[in-house]
Amino acid sequence: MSTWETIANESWAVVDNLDSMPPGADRNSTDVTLMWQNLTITPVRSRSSSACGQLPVLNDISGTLQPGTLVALMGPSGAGKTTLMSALAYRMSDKMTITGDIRVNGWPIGSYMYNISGYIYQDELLPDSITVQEHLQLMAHLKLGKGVSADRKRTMIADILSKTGLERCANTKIANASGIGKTLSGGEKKRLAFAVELLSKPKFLFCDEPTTGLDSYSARQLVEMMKSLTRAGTTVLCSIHQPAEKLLYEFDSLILLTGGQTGFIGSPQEAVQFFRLQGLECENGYNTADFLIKVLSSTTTAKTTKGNQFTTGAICPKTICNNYVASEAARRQEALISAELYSTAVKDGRDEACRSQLFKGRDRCWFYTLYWIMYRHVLQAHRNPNLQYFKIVQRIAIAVLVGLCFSDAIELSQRGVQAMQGVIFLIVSENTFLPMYAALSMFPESFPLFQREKKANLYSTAQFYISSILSMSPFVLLETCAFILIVYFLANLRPTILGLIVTVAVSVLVMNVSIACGCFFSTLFPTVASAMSYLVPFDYILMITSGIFIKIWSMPIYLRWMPFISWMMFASEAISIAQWDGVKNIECSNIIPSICLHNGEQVLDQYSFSSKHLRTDFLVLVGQYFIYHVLAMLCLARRVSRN
Ligand SMILES: Nc1ncnc2c1ncn2[C@@H]1O[C@H](COP(=O)(O)OP(=O)(O)OP(=O)(O)O)[C@@H](O)[C@H]1O
Repeated sequence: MSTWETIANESWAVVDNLDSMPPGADRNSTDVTLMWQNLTITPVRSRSSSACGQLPVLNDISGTLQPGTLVALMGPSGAGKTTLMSALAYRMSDKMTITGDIRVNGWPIGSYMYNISGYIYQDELLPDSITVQEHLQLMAHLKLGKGVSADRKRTMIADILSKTGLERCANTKIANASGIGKTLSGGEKKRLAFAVELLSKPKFLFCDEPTTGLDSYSARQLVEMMKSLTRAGTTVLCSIHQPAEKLLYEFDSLILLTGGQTGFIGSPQEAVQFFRLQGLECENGYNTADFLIKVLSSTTTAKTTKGNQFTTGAICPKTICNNYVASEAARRQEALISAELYSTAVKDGRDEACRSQLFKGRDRCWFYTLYWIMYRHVLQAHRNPNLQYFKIVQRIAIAVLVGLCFSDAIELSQRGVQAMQGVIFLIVSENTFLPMYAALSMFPESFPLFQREKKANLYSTAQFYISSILSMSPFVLLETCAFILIVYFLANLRPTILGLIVTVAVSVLVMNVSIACGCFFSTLFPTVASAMSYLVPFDYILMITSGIFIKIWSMPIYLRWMPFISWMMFASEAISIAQWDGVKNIECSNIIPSICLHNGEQVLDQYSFSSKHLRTDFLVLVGQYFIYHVLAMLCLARRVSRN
């Protein structure tokens, strides 16, 4: 007999002999069990931490979650509940190191957990400006993909809305960016987060303090919803602080933690019995959950009876953990773990079914997902029109001001040359600085929600990034066209179709490159303030290399790379070509002939521009647009993977 078989036979014998198996232990091939063994989690040592290293948050703990059970994770504040939950859900931050083993049906956990589990966070993040119904619709599309028909999704949503009691607020906005108007209450938001998880019927649902902040009735409703979910086969692990007496007994099992160690794992009744055996009795009228937290938090006086004699003694949380290790409840957990490991080692019949179930990815089309994230961005922008309209009104006002100031100055004379180059500089800089600074806040604002949804494997960084950019493109186009057309006609720029088309196209390109560069800075630096402090010196590179102030060839050779990271020179050159190429006769009256610019070619030459460069200018602008966006996307991916 192999070692594995010996261990397994012994384990199953222990399991068979136990009077009360945890609910759900008699599983079938589609059930999934989660186990953790000798799990130790330690914060990664930071530069500021002491040389002797960090103490573990969780220290050598083991246990199991049985299929279809509702499990409460309890313990004093700081006991390690959130840490354990995020480790089991494979949502641990990389600021922690994990040693030990976590397995689902014997398979080491991995990114497949995103597909088979849901996670409800303590501080739920939900998108603003869209309604409950719209959010559920969007989540249904992202989670279920194209494979499930629209009708089926609608029926599911209607059913979930009624189950979670959210029917009344189906058309209420989750939150308002402006903070004005009716929105969801805290309890409704928690129910909505739960409703979202119901869409995909996960194998595991991890809920971090979902009842915190709810009244006792709402808390009971939520726990009942979780309970009904377990009947459909989902295992629910829920950290909870102070459940009411009756609510505690709704849970099939309790995991009690204290100081990073296991205080007990078993049913609520077994927990009460376990503490009673140690002389720790919950007084009449005292809430059992409060009693459990009290004894796990501090040293308590225990009363034990020997014959007819009462003795009292102090018992501390550490002693409780030691007593648990020696208890039958701990032996049962060990037996369940060994049985799990054995099943994996011998690869029994459920292996293949389980494997295909766990590793089956979500059936989603890349463009379908992109479309739906973009839909949300557009909806949010449409529902927050003030900001967009304000920007357009602001741009129109600037355009009118610039156009009127230059309306009499643009002519084919020496004065007109200066005015024309001035207006070109204003067109380029107006499409550069405002959009670039506006883009700085774009990703920091949406990052927390993006990070959550990315962790839930709803979409990729590329899909999020591209959808964010595409969704604002119509506004960008509208804004730029309104600006440039007003300036063009008020300032009497060159009245040719080609001149107009090139000027508009370059302006749109400049605006897009500036936004791309702003996005790059906003994803490269952790805060808007730090991004801004690096962007200000960069502005000088942009302006110096615009071609208006200095000829590039007159700069020191080691600085001649600067125009290639800037776009102002290429844009100024392209618009100058559009305005001056082919102009034959510029008036020179009262000007010394040797310094007079007689035609368009001489004007271009004056600024070191050449009409032959038009194609190159466009290519460089398009190249810069892609390079800045790719860099921004890489920085965003790096940032999300590090958090
Ligand atoms: N990234 C981290 N670096 C260092 N220590 C951490 C980190 N995250 C959590 N901790 C520490 O680990 C301990 C457990 O934290 P955790 O959030 O898991 O506790 P908890 O039981 O969920 O507490 P609460 O009930 O208050 O939410 C705390 O002392 C906390 O300060």
